[in-house]
Amino acid sequence: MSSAHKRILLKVSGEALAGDNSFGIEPPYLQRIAGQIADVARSGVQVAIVVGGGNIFRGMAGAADGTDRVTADLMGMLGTMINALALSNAIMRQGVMSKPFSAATMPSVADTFTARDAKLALEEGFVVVLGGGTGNPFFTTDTAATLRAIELECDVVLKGTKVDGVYSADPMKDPTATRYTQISYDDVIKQNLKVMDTAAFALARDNAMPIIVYALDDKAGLAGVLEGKGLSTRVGNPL
Ligand SMILES: Nc1ncnc2c1ncn2[C@@H]1O[C@H](COP(=O)(O)OP(=O)(O)O)[C@@H](O)[C@H]1O
Ligand SMILES: O=c1ccn([C@@H]2O[C@H](COP(=O)(O)OP(=O)(O)O)[C@@H](O)[C@H]2O)c(=O)[nH]1
Repeated sequence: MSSAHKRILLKVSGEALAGDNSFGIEPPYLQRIAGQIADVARSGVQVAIVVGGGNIFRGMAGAADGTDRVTADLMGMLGTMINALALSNAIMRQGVMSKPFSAATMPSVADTFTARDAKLALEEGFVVVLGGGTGNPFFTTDTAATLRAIELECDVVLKGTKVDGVYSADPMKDPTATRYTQISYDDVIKQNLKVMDTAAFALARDNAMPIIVYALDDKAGLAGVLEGKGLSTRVGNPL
């Protein structure tokens, strides 16, 4: 593979693991994503992953039912840990070494995340799967993805999602929305484009971390998207 990338951070949303359902983990989708990640890792690219948890529990929805937001977000973060264990194990089953880390301390479940240990694992050839988001309530796993990419000195954040890039409006709601191939941090924030939250875009901007938004079901796969094939949007400073 001719990818120019040495170390990438992939954000996998919880919904991506749920496949056609809105809840839980669908084994074929989990295996497909793990297969794509394993292909890229085998080509020599170091891969860190931040997993979402919307398929298990979403803090906002829990809080709406009366649970206080901090508790609901803790439940959401635990949900991301379930996905992290499942994805890390699925990558191992593809024959590639993988290690889960947790933002919260739970020693019998996974190593606690530190940038130093995660970097060492990446250098040893492990795909690291980071659960627990940022470890703080009121944040999202999109912000965690950007934060960890900066901490781990990744070249780029890949946001794998249901849509094939950033559009002028939510393409799920507005069929006339058009896709950008490249957009600046300021424009994405000013136009309030919601594919990631503003905190994630602002953190990326302040640290010049580029973000590529692409569809996890793109035929080119993760390896192809890294080579510039398939459809995507690059959010960042002009090249
Ligand atoms: N301007 C936009 N461009 C692209 N997607 C957008 C935009 N505004 C909102 N979205 C929505 O953002 C979603 C991607 O975010 P993601 O974090 O993967 O999903 P969720 O918010 O359901 O967890 C897309 O499925 C899309 O419907
Ligand atoms: O740093 C974080 C990351 C996540 N969460 C909680 O975990 C849930 C699942 O994360 P997210 O919604 O980002 O998952 P995704 O949409 O990617 O599946 C969120 O709703 C929050 O409740 C949190 O509190 N802090």
